[in-house]
Amino acid sequence: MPKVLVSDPIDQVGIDILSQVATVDVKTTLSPEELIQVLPEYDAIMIRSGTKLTKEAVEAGKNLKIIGRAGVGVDNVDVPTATRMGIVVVNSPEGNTIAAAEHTLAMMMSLSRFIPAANASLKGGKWDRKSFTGVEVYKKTLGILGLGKIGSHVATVAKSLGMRILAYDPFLTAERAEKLGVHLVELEILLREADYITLHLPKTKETAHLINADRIAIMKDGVRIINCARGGIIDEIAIAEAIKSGKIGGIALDVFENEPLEADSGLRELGANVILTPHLGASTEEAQTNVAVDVAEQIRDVLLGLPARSAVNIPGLRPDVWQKLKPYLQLAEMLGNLVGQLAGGRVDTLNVKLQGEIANSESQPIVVAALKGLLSPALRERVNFVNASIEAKERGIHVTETRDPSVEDYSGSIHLTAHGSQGQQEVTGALLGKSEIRITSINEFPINVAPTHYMLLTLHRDMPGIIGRIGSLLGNFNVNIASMQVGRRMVRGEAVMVLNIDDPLPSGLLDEIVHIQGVTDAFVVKL
Ligand SMILES: NC(=O)c1ccc[n+]([C@@H]2O[C@H](COP(=O)([O-])OP(=O)(O)OC[C@H]3O[C@@H](n4cnc5c(N)ncnc54)[C@H](O)[C@@H]3O)[C@@H](O)[C@H]2O)c1
Ligand SMILES: O=C(O)[C@H](O)COP(=O)(O)O
Repeated sequence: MPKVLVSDPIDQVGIDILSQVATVDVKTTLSPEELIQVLPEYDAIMIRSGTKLTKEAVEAGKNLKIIGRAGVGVDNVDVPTATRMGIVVVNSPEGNTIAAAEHTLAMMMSLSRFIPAANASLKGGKWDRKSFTGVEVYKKTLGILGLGKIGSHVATVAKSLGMRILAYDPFLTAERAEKLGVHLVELEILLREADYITLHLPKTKETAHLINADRIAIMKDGVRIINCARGGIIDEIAIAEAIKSGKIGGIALDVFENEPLEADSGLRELGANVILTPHLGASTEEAQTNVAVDVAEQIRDVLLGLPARSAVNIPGLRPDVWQKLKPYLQLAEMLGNLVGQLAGGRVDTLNVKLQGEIANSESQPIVVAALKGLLSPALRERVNFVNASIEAKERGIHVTETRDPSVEDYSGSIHLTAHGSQGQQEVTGALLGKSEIRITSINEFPINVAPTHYMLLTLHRDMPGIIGRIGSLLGNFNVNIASMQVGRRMVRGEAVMVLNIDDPLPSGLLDEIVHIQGVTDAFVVKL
């Protein structure tokens, strides 16, 4: 049984799903050092934002196949290191959208009406009504930074509260904004005009300290700011200063540059117009069930050899698309392996041509499969669907794609051309029926070969006696021939022969085959 480590609190429903296929250890109090120590034992890890999977931690996970983030943000995971190591990283892109949006709206209303401070005051024995006169959100302008899933839901609800909505999101189309009834504007306009500003973007190099002293300076006096996205998008020192000076009317933070927030953080000292929650945006029963199911199912599937639907470092495929592409992925991988072995030395370029019915399919997974096959003789099990593209790039392999829907020899076929230090090799393959793989041409010689584990390929003159001589040689060395195919373009011209053999070729035999008169080249292929 594979082993899964659950290192943050996850809903039991997720543990139950994982337990169907794995031994599950729930250890939610590991120190970073303890985590690094235990990680080599595990095939998968399931986390929330609490566990930091740094470069060192990911590298310790030598047996990890998948990292499952039960939530959206994967900024606590060193994804590039995971990718290089061939570890799939998955998340739950939508499981906690509503929870985070509702927390944001609750923060906005709490800021407007001083609910946390009024509550604390009353519970402290007072009946103070004067200190907590609030403001209405009706007819106010809400500026949303990042109009993705959470930002869009916030916009929809805020509109129904009678707010005018401005949004800044350089990656969003005007059509989408229009559909949501939102005005898409430049950042500066939003900052100048908004009464409330809420953040719903990821923390990246570009968004780090997006809200800083300079940008606060151009905001309206008394603006209220909410951050339920990620700590560090706001400069906490600048915001505290602006609260103290009265420039900012209120701030509600669910996320912090350092989590847990330091016990002596200056933010804790600020007054009634500052609301802090300990990263509770996704903490609803519903969201925790959603993300636990979503991510546990993906971990289960990957451990069973199936694809993940929400991988962040590999193209995700819908199950129906994957079912259709699966035999083509196997075909592309076999062809990549074949063309790589024929090419012998270093490959500089690989062209992947999709023909017939798959010419209009999503090409990326097929290209990745071909690269995985191409690199597998060199990298063995170190290369997989996650890291094949990176490994190819690092080896300087330039990949091109072409499509030709007009090829009708088979319903769908894949043609690979590899260019390298020893010249060019071309192979084509197709499916017979729905899933039987065939090699249908080698260097433009038409053949129809079912690939097997061991194969011997020869390029030779099409003349009497050659095939017999090769057959006798193999017989002398006790190599059993399972089947044979010859492809030629013209009688007594050049020909290619593919022998499916039951045994590996003994050393020295290939040399003898190449020396037979009329044989121009010979290759042993092991798939
Ligand atoms: N507090 C919580 O518990 C909690 C819960 C869920 C999500 N989150 C966080 O909320 C954020 C938003 O999540 P989501 O699910 O809506 O993500 P999303 O990917 O659906 O939306 C993010 C949006 O930000 C936009 N964006 C990216 N870079 C930008 C930039 N430089 N300027 C402006 N816009 C930019 C993108 O185009 C996208 O539309 C993420 O950071 C996520 O980690 C927090
Ligand atoms: O990105 C997310 O999904 C949120 O920040 C939730 O984090 P959590 O799973 O630690 O609550």
